[in-house]
Amino acid sequence: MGYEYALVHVKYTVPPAVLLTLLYRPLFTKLDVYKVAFLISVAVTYTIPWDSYLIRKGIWSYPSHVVIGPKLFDIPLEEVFFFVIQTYNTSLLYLILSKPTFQPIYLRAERNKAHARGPLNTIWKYYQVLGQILLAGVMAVAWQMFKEGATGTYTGLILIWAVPVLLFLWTVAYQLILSLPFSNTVFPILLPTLYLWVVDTLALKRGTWVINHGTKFGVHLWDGLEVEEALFFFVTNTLIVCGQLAFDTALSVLFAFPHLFPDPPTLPSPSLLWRALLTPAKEYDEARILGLQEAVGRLRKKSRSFYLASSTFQGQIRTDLLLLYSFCRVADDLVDNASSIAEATSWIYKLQKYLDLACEEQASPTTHQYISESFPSETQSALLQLPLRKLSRKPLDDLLHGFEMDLSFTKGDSSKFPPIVTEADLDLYAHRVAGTVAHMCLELIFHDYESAMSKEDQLRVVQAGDRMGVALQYVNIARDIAVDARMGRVYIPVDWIHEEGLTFRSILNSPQGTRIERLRTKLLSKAFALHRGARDAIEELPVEARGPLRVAVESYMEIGRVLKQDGYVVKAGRATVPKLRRLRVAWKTLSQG
Ligand SMILES: CC(C)=CCC/C(C)=C/CC/C(C)=C/CC/C(C)=C/[C@@H]1[C@@H](COP(=O)(O)OP(=O)(O)O)[C@]1(C)CC/C=C(\C)CC/C=C(\C)CCC=C(C)C
Repeated sequence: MGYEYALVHVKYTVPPAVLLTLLYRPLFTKLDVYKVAFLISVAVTYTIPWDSYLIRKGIWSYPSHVVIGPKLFDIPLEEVFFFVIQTYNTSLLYLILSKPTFQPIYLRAERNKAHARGPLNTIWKYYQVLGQILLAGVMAVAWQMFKEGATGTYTGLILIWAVPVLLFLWTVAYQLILSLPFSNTVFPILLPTLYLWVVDTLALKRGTWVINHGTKFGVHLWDGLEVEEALFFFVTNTLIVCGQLAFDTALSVLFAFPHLFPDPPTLPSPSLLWRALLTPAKEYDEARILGLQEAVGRLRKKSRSFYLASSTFQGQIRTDLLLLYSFCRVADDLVDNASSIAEATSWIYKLQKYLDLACEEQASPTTHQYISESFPSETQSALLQLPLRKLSRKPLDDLLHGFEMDLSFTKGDSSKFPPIVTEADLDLYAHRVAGTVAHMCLELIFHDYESAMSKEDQLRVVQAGDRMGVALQYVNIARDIAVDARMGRVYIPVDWIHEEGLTFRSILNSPQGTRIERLRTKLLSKAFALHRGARDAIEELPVEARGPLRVAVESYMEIGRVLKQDGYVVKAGRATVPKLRRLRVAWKTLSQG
């Protein structure tokens, strides 16, 4: 009996597990636990018979003075623990590195060109087959090595064990394997592989485990690292990462394609995951993928705060919030960027008509036709994919009324008839353009997560959300005083302006100076008061939504905190929160739960 093998864990595998857990802890969701636990169970169950066979055949062995003693099918418990901890560590690294990625946009519908409407990729089908042939070839060679029973035996056994699973994972997850950035695929394979190569070198040199002669090539990748060991760790990490990718393929299909899976549960059963995984790529919805790609592009380009927050949401709600953002952004931009008041008014009218049609029947040909005839092509997916069946009509109508209020700045002489005179006018405006957005975010959350909250409690939380939206809009106005002035808009109530001895026109002409700073401070004080009064309601929401929603709110409020400091950094006329500071805020707010 000895503790050598156990010490390998204490020194080399447990510390990274602790570190990765601490790093990922604020983001660790039930779905992640499910994924990791599922993969660990599969890894352990699949590896035990193989490892037990290798030990019994004497391919490798553990001197009795290095292991504590207890065994499972001849495998020392330290070794069984190795399967668990390696799968855990590599999975966690994968989860961390893939957090910013929204996987569904990397899927492709594979259809004949004649039937294609959106992004499709026919070439991938050939890659899939090519990969399958290659892996089948490796399998044949491995079988030969094993049958010969000579120096290639161990390599043959590793490959015979791993390649069938790899073949399956490749067959079901080739789209993500091929298209995701290397940070999500290659890095989480190579980093732990390199690390384990070093650990293995140390362990083999100390004789913690021993590979017997005669069944190995006797070739070293570097001094102390047998090629078979190097191959083993590379292959096992590849299996773990591909397992995660297969899981994510299933989740992407489940949460991105409502025509296939209308209302999937937040924790899908293995049989549902299986069905999603085996859905042929020709059944994927190309228009949906395009809508999601454009939504992600829009969010990345237009809002750093919500982009960061979006990556902390998971599953169905992440998809739905992205699509809601896309719609709000497109609608706001259509009105804001119109070249004349008539054009802006016509966009509002068209958006209203789109809502009338779509609320009657979202995916009807009439709605499709109206969208394609009335809106620019780059905006159409945002309208087509809005998850309207999960939203009520009132906040959408109110949002459009909010845009109408924006237009009154350009109608006639706004310095004579400014649209926002009193604080109540500002509150109404902020409720319309931002309170409504909060309302819709919460409607999506209540739809996508099961919640035991009564209707009255939901209403109370929605009202708090509305106030939080107003708070964010106050920050937005405080940030954009100069930008808005350039567009002929002043959202600060005229009553406040007069109290400072200024006029609507003077702000348009010169939106800076100490008095402007005082008005900015007043806006921010009101924003933070509203924020303080509403933030506790977040803690009443389903647990999975709390942390991410805190990130969304706090990373936007951070703009307000930056504005309160002297000498903030201004980019394109707007105060910005430096990236590291944003990450720190996200980390802190997630950890609060
Ligand atoms: C994580 C994620 C993807 C969230 C999406 C949130 C979402 C749907 C945002 C839509 C934003 C948008 C384009 C709305 C159009 C009207 C508008 C311009 C509103 C202003 C936001 C955008 O600011 P930005 O700086 O990008 O805009 P401009 O460049 O100035 O045009 C607003 C400031 C409003 C944003 C309000 C919210 C997102 C609501 C936040 C509150 C909650 C989510 C509820 C919190 C819940 C409780 C219980 C307190």
